[in-house]
Formats: sequence, C-alpha cells, structure tokens
Amino acid sequence: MLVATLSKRLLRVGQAKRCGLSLRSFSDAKDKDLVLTSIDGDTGVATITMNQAPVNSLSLEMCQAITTAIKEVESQPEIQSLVLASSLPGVFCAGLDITELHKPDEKRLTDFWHSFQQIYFDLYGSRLATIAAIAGHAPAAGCMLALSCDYRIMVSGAGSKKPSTIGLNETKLGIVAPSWLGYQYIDTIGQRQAELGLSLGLLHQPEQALAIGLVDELVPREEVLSRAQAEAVKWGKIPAKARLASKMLARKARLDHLAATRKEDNDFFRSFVTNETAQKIIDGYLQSLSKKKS
Ligand SMILES: CCCC/C=C/CC(=O)SCCNC(=O)CCNC(=O)[C@H](O)C(C)(C)COP(=O)(O)OP(=O)(O)OC[C@H]1O[C@@H](n2cnc3c(N)ncnc32)[C@H](O)[C@@H]1OP(=O)(O)O
Repeated sequence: MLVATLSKRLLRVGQAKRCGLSLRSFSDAKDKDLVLTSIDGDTGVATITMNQAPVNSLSLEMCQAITTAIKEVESQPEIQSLVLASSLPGVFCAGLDITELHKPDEKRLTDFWHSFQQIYFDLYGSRLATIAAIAGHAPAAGCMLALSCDYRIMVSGAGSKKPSTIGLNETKLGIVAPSWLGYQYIDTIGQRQAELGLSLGLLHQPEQALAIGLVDELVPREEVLSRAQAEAVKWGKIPAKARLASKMLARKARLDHLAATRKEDNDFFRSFVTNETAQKIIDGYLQSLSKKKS
C-alpha cells in the first residue's frame, strides 16, 4: 500500500484534516504500483508520480492508472493544482509502450488507443492547474503528457554528457503522430517549429526545448520536483473559474474535435498499426531498442 502510505504521511505532516483534505488512498489495488499519488496537506498540491519501470512506457494499464489518478484528484474540490512527475531517474515517460503495437490483439488495441485518448481528455482538459516535472526523457507520447500540462519544468542539460530530450519523434520511427497530438504541438511551439519537429522527428535537448517554447523553465535535476510543486502552488492561487475558462479558450475546440471523431481516430490508428509495413517497422524498432541494451 505504497500509495496510501505516501498520501497519509504527507497529509499528516501537513495536518490534512485542518485543511479539509480527505485521507483516502488515491489508487485502487490494480493501479497501485504504476502510479503514486500524494497530496501535500500544507499546500493542497497533488503529485501524480508515474512509477512503471524501466521507462514509464504507456501500456493500457498505465494509461488507465494515470486517468484514474487524475479523476480521483479532480474529485477533491479543495485541490486546485497537480504536478505530474516520474519516480524513475532519467526518464519522464518513454511514450507509448511499443509492445502494445506489436502483433496486437484487436480488442486490446482498441482499448489501448481509447485509454490513450482518454489521458488527452483528462489531462489536457483538466479543471486543475497542471505542472509537468520533466526530470528525464520525454519522447513522443511522453512529450504529449508534458504538452497536456499547463506549465513544463525540465531538467537542465547544462554539464550533462547525455542530456534528456523531449519532442515528437514518431516520423523517425516511420509512424505518424495522431492529428490531435500534432495540433497540440503546433499550438504550443508554433507552426514552423512544429513542422520542422514533426517532419524530422526531432528530439530536443533541454536548452533547445526552452528556446522554442516547448518547455517553460529549466532547473537542475534535484530541483525539478520542488520547483514544479512551488509553481503548482502559484497556479493554484489563481481564481479557479477564470483560470479554467482561459485554458478552455485555447483548448476546448481541440478537445471537442477529438470527442466528435474519437471512433474514427481509433479506427485509423488500428488500421495504420496493423498494416504489414507498420508491423515491420515496429518489429525492427523493438529489436533496435533491445539491441541497444546488449
Ligand atoms: C498512428 C500511430 C500513432 C503512433 C504514436 C506513437 C507515439 C509513441 O509514443 S511511439 C513510442 C516512441 N518512444 C520512443 O521512441 C522511445 C523509445 N525509448 C527510448 O528512446 C529510450 O528507452 C529512452 C531514451 C526513453 C530511455 O533510455 P534508457 O537508456 O534509459 O533505457 P533503454 O535501455 O533504452 O530501455 C530500457 C528498457 O525499456 C524498453 N523500452 C524503452 N522504450 C520503450 C517503449 N516506448 N515501449 C516499450 N519498451 C520500451 C527497452 O526496450 C528496454 O527493454 P529491455 O530492458 O527489455 O531491453
């Protein structure tokens, strides 16, 4: 019961009851190891920590666990802000779990993409102020998680021999990001940088990501989480209704569009992934990832 223990400890330190925050555990038994949720009883900031070793790849279960955690935090009216973080040193999230795309079962593939779309609805459209604490690599769908937040704080690359990277690298793998993710990129970094990034499948080092507006701030590794939590406190103090209405000015049309085309998007994804050519690419990419290790 790591989740429950973590939540209770933080809440007890912050004298949660005086803050009116509930002490219940935030994840059911199925999810408990994939995602850890804690609430700081002093500040009311919730932190959802992805905890799926080795790289926080987004399997069906991981997507569901993230959604469950967001919904449970959102159900607490006292909570206004959320930090999304990783427990793994060096990796925020490695994107979709590629094994989900390899020789897939049709039903599971449908559920998998549905659950990935659901994260977009829940995180990009969250009533909460959301801060990404990106203390490691964030390629592809890992970048999507960060893009879905309101503010992105990344580990600095200064002095690092192997800096973390962030971006939409799908094209390099021979696959294409879904249109809603492409538009998230365009809306964040602008048409030209997004065109370049998407066409070339670029993964940006932190300083470059900052320069093009893909992230908002760089800090040393040991400060990423605390800085994100401090930023979440600031955002949590903005009048919530006005903050949410402002967020929706920029995001509602995109969210509505995917809601209206969700099934077609899923059908397109499945037909793309199950195509023989795509399967060869996915097979080769999986092999290259494990060869890299050996
Ligand atoms: C219409 C179609 C739409 C398709 C949309 C796709 C969006 C996506 O998200 S596609 C996924 C894109 N992700 C990537 O390209 C990232 C791949 N991973 C990496 O580049 C690296 O793993 C890393 C930089 C994130 C971390 O490097 P590190 O050296 O720390 O770890 P590794 O030794 O590379 O990996 C450890 C372990 O994890 C496995 N793995 C890595 N990434 C994935 C993944 N995305 N899915 C499944 N498994 C992954 C890797 O094979 C290693 O496994 P073994 O220990 O068994 O060899």
